[in-house]
Amino acid sequence: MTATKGLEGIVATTSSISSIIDGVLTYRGINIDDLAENASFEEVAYLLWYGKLPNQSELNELLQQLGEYAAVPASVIDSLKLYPKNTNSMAALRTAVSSLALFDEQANDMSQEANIKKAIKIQAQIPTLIAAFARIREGKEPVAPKAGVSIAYNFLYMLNDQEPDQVAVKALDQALVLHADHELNASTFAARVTVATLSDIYSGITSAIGALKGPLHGGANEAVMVMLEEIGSFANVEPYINQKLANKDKIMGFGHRVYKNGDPRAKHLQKMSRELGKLTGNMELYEMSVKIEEIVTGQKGLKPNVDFYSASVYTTLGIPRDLFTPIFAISRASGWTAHILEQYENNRLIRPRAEYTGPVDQKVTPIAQR
Ligand SMILES: CC(=O)SCCNC(=O)CCNC(=O)[C@H](O)C(C)(C)COP(=O)(O)OP(=O)(O)OC[C@H]1O[C@@H](n2cnc3c(N)ncnc32)[C@H](O)[C@@H]1OP(=O)(O)O
Ligand SMILES: O=C([O-])CC(=O)C(=O)O
Repeated sequence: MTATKGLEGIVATTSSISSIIDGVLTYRGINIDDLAENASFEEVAYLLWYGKLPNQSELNELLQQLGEYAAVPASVIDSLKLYPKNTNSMAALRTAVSSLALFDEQANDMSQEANIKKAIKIQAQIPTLIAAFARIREGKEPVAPKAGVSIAYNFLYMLNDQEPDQVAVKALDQALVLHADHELNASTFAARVTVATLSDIYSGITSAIGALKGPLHGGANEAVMVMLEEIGSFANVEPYINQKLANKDKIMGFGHRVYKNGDPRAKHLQKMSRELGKLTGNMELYEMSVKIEEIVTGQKGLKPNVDFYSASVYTTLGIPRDLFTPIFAISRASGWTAHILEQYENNRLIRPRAEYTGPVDQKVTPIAQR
């Protein structure tokens, strides 16, 4: 048995949800470029769950369900108030989502009907949890979700307690479309491994949030912003990045396990970053990002991934840096739950092997002689 480090190139499951073929990303066979321009996040979530785009009445029904489920149990909101003020936002989300299961009578109901209902509920409640957490730590009261509005609208509304700007809603909605699913990425794999033991959907999503949190995966969007803040100005980009590359440090938001010729989602986020910069009259983060790309791609051949330009996009939308990865979770909840439902439909325990590299033929030395 020979191990493949990081399971690179290993095909671990079949899936009909999303594909990456020759650098082209599709959800259910529809190119991400088409979806980014022509579909809302709710249409995409429906597509991932049910395998087809919704017609108007199906979409209306989903919006109605999302509105109905968006409020989270008062006990979960109360428990957010007990978290230490400096709690990591992804740790807070991981704990809060896990606690949702305690208040869902159907948490352990493994019927398909109950599981799809829980998928929609989790999708509806994650934005409410993040917005509530963000307000509570600032000493503010959480804002109840609105019915009949999109997830992007509701999240910004609950976060800021005011009607969001249409441009911001559209940009966030498009970002949610772009992050919704991505084949067998680390967090989706974690979700599938967990539920393949026939554990419940909340356990699967809790595992996934834990995996998304790390800076090699979803946590990279926040790490990109940390880097932009450290750089501080356009003039400092070149010396800073050159120093990082000379030190062989990783540049966050660059590189990808699967895409070697560029992430097809990055161009949409770059465009969004440019347009939002123009609209707000502040192009500095965008221009710094473009310069970083020029240097990193020029010197290392590495291309920006989905996390790189999302940092300047979210900052221009006025979103605090440590909510970037939770926003990724809002979007990816659709993909995670779709993969969990697919795993249940055709389940087999996921249990690979390890190549043993430790000592052999060892004996127990009596404790006094160790
Ligand atoms: C939504 C997402 O999860 S997208 C990914 C988000 N993560 C990041 O942006 C973090 C930065 N990027 C990385 O760490 C990596 O590119 C990963 C984790 C995304 C992919 O990693 P892997 O497929 O394991 O590639 P690996 O880390 O082996 O890199 C291969 C080579 O490229 C280099 N490399 C890869 N990414 C970077 C980077 N961002 N900056 C500098 N060098 C890099 C590695 O140092 C390595 O060089 P070496 O062969 O000289 O040792
Ligand atoms: O697929 C991956 O390895 C990481 C990624 O881009 C994602 O999850 O969107």
